[in-house]
Amino acid sequence: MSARSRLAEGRRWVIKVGSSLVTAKGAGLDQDAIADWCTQIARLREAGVQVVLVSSGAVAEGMARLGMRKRPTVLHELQAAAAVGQMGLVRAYEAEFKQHGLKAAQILLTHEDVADRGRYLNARGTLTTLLEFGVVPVVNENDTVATEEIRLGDNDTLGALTANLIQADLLVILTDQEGLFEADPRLDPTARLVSEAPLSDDRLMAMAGTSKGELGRGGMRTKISAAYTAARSGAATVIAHGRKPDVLLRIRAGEPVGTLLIPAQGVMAARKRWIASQLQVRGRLLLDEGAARVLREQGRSLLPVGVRGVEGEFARGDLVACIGPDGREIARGLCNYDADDARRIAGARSDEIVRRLGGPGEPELIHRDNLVVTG
Ligand SMILES: Nc1ncnc2c1ncn2[C@@H]1O[C@H](COP(=O)(O)OP(=O)(O)O)[C@@H](O)[C@H]1O
Ligand SMILES: N[C@@H](CCC(=O)OP(=O)(O)O)C(=O)O
Repeated sequence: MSARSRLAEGRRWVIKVGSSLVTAKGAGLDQDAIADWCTQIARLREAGVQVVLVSSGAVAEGMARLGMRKRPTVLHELQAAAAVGQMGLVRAYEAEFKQHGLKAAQILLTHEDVADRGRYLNARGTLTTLLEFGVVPVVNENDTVATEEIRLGDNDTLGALTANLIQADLLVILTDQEGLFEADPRLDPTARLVSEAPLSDDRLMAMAGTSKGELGRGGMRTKISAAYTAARSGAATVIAHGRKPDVLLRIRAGEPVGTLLIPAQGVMAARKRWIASQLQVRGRLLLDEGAARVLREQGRSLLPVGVRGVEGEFARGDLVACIGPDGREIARGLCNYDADDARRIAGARSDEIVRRLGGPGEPELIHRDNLVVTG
């Protein structure tokens, strides 16, 4: 099966739309374009694809609303523009998704939300719950609180980190070019489009020039870096023109649209490495025979009922090892509870968790998406 036709199998996509597309040449939001992407996303959802949309455009829309002619250079002015513009952005998406009976949700993330382990799990939990509710999360950086030093800065990076967060199959970066050209097309109009390339091809970064649109932050380089970041958790990346008719549906159909960048290693290998490389093992969960078997043989989530003991001190979101009755490691994963709460609910059936915790809790100690079978 070709890498393109495999795109039809994806179940989770992150779609990133750049500032250059969302705004109609500095004159506010391009409603028609937004309507068109929302229609395509609705079709993807009908086809069973869960979509997280990462949309830029808050600053550009805020500039239009505040009558600013140039992008502000003073941080607080930039943040003020983002605060005003974000309102318009989410309003536009909400209205368009509503036409298709879809609900949207606003998620504003900061650097800490993707770097700090506890917050990482929180952001992940919220996003995946929204997807399960059938909602389309619309993500942007929380520009109003992010200071210059801690800003992610461009939404290509944010899109890739979001793909890591939800372990997406595909990151689609929509921009104002057909894809990656062998040289910057603004400088060399004869440059040819790269249709497909493995990320192991070390010429990619050199092809991307330093130029970018008036409104864009990243240019092509951050898009290539984003593809490398997305590949860490096994996602492929497609960079394509956001105004090409039915661009998302054509990507889904496996048509040769834009540039497909393929992770160098297999998806599962990447995912396993992703979890295993996250952190050091902080504790051990001692499993009974039944839990050991379902983890090993069926790759299911670890429920409290199958845990006989908890060793070590760890925080929610830390990496813990799952140990079978024979003392051998079976799996590793990111624990939904800290060590104290894990001890409290060890051995509990699902209907006992709330009573033992004295409040609501998650049904799994480790969700299967956060679990890697190691033995
Ligand atoms: N090799 C390349 N192929 C395509 N575009 C390139 C290349 N090198 C640099 N670019 C520039 O990257 C720009 C897209 O990035 P950017 O302006 O940040 O858009 P966005 O707002 O969509 O993120 C293109 O308009 C183009 O000028
Ligand atoms: N968070 C910013 C977007 C950052 C940005 O400009 O990204 P991009 O245009 O995608 O390179 C905003 O909404 O204006």
